[in-house]
Amino acid sequence: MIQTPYYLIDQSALLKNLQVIDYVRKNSGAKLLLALKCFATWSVFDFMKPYMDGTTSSSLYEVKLGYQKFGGETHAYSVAFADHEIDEVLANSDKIIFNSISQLERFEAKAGNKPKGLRLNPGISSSSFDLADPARQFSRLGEGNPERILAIIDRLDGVMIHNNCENADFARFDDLLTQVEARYGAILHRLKWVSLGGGISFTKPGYELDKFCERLRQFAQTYGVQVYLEPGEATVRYTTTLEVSVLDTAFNGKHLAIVDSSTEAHMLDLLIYRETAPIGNETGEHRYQICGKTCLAGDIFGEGNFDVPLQVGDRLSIGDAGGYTMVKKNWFNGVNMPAIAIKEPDGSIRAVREFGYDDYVSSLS
Ligand SMILES: Cc1ncc(COP(=O)(O)O)c(C=O)c1O
Ligand SMILES: NCCCCNCC[C@H](N)C(=O)O
Repeated sequence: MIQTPYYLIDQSALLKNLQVIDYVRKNSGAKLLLALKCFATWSVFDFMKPYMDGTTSSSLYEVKLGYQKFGGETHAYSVAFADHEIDEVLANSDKIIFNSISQLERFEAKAGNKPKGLRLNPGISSSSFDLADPARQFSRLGEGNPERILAIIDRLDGVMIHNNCENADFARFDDLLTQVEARYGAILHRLKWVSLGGGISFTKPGYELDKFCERLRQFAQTYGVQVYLEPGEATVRYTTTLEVSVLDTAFNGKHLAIVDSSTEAHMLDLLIYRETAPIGNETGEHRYQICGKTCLAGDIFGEGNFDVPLQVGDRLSIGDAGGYTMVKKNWFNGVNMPAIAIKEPDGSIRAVREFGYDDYVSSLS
């Protein structure tokens, strides 16, 4: 048995999302790129490749990883490229997308004939979180002024617009896109491609998939562009668990179970977005708060119901641990990093990466 804690990627669950992704690309004509900022566990890239067109990135290291380990089309984007990175970024990408006109002007000569894009910030978005709202006040994420973009349009092949965050409502997506078309139509008509970013929860059960595909197809036809999507969370939602063991139990008005992991170190988004993870089952009579083992008072994964009282040594699964977890894990409190394991479609489980004290030491000096 693999020592806890470990992230467990269930390939059968991943396949369900990948099949939806494949459906969207076949029925919309869009190309779908994995957003590596969300999920970059390259051991499953071979499994994913047949269903996706490539990767998109937010840094030199992500673009290199995508180019070397995933292949297909590799989009390079960064909020700001550095002078010392740009040659390697260009050598490891098929397109480069700049966040600002000043970055375009700084690097376009070096980029030569490489297709170039600009991030467009339409100033409208769908996000329940100010922290993750690309159109928040004073946002640095992209250029919004249509006149400024039209002035350099001949130097662009495409634009990237990422203005959705966990948007599961097709009507809202449609409405935002319509507003983008109204304001930026003259720009869109001059481009070869448009990436509509990530943050669209189209793999969630019940999403209006056929309307979504039709809307993408219609958009592509209207402007004569190749549409791209950059799903991160939609690719890996509900595919992965964080497997943990109970180290101690207590009662302080609530039943508590302390486990051998930590939100801050292993599922950081729970803290920064003040969310809780799916835990336990719906019918169990024994309710517990599942807590991490760091010194942070609020290191709490959430609450869940269990069929029997929890005991030291029990193994628990913390749900939905695929997106923005493995890419964000850290060594806070010196808690060992979760190993990474893959559950094959035949049910067998293999560990593909384990961490230990030497990794902790080598992350510092
Ligand atoms: C430009 C861009 N593309 C794609 C994504 C992926 O978003 P999600 O994981 O919500 O699909 C993000 C998230 O930050 C992004 O900024
Ligand atoms: N579950 C809480 C919100 C998560 C936000 N996901 C990532 C945000 C995204 N990368 C973005 O910044 O647009």
